[in-house]
Amino acid sequence: MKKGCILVVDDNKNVLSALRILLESYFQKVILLNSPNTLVSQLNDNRPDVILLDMNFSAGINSGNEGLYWLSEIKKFDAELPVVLFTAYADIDLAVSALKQGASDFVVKPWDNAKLVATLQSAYSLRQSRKEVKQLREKQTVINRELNRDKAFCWGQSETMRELRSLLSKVAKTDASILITGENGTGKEVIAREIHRLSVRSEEVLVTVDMGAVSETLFESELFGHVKGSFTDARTDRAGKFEAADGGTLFLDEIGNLNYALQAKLLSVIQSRQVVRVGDNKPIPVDIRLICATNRNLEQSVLNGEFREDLLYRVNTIHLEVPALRDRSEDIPELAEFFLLKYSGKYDKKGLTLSKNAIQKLKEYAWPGNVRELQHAMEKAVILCDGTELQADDFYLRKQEKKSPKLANMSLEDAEKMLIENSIVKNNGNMSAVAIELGITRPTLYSKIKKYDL
Ligand SMILES: Nc1ncnc2c1ncn2[C@@H]1O[C@H](COP(=O)(O)OP(=O)(O)OP(=O)(O)O)[C@@H](O)[C@H]1O
Repeated sequence: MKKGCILVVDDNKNVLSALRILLESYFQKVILLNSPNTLVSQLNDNRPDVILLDMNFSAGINSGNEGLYWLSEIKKFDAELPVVLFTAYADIDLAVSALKQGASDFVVKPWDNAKLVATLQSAYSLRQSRKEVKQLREKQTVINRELNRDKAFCWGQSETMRELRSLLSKVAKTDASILITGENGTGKEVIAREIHRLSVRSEEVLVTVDMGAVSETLFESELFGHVKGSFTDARTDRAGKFEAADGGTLFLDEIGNLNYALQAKLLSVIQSRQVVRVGDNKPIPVDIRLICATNRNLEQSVLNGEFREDLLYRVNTIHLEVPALRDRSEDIPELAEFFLLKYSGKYDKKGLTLSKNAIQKLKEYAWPGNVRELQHAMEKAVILCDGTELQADDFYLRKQEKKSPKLANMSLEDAEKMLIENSIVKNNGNMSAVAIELGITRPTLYSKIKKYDL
């Protein structure tokens, strides 16, 4: 099938006529120029896919410099456009230097038809592949932006989150490895996305791997890739997550769950910044920024012999600790409004507001599931609410999860009162059970209940 547009520039009319007859059988459009003077305007008007360029145009001048000059003009117009040079035997050294300046190939005159066509066709294929790569990159950039936008981040007003934000703004632009720790649902993954969004790699991809979910047998293949036939299910060559993240950020979630033996393999790749696909022996360099997250205390895991100390030092050049939501209740109103806006838009209830008593209730709750739980509570309340304002009763929060102030900040009496209260709720008002649990007699319990007006 005839494909693409070729532009031929040669001052010899006989050469042009012969090439027209030959090339019209292979290319959809053949443009012939007997002088390069209109070359640039032709590039503009016809957007050829391949150029076949003679090296000499002025009678009596055989230096080839003209060819090099026009080659550089073409490259200025479009650096990706393949240019095949037409040279005489004596010009071969020159042709080699033209290759260094960006020509894709050369053909020696007098030419062999089959060889010339093959060279031009492979230049055309090169052009197509470059176009595809460019389109895919552009598409990827758009997708990355969309993904980043979808996962918007809400910082809140608490001192700890402000400090975290300031630290993050300092480290995001560097390539330093970052370890994010915190309880489940505190926002470790969204913080990793925020770091990526603020980094110089933001136009590239962020690849996430849940280390707890990767099976031991597939670990290497998932992370480092494999070549066809390396194991029963390896039907094609496949890149691993490290290669996929090349140029971007690799986010290893739940790194504390990775088995000890596999930690050594991960460490070796992180140190060498090279992967070897399963079944292959060729190292492939990877340029990644590493972010890891865990809800475990890795220092403790090191002491317990569950986590490699050398790996810990590699991944936590910078350590970010995300506080639990119960320790930053100042953030709750802003987070609640953030999710209200999101879900009132999603469920077509725009204009829905949050009452003061609802905010108060949310602030008093302990949020064991952290921001994730708050997000779900907001979504549910938005779905179920019939009015225009969310009330405290629209939130179904478990009573025993009522927020407990930190013991460290309490007086002895307040602590005692809280323990008795919690025990009464836990034992459904069975005073004998409460007395046994607290290690006091029933009369002592009653006197304390009276004292604290419980
Ligand atoms: N500060 C925040 N702003 C906006 N959304 C947030 C914030 N923190 C958490 N979320 C939302 O809460 C949910 C849980 O967040 P994320 O998955 O990042 O938490 P995590 O700490 O990685 O949890 P896990 O340890 O369970 O994987 C997500 O839907 C996320 O969008």
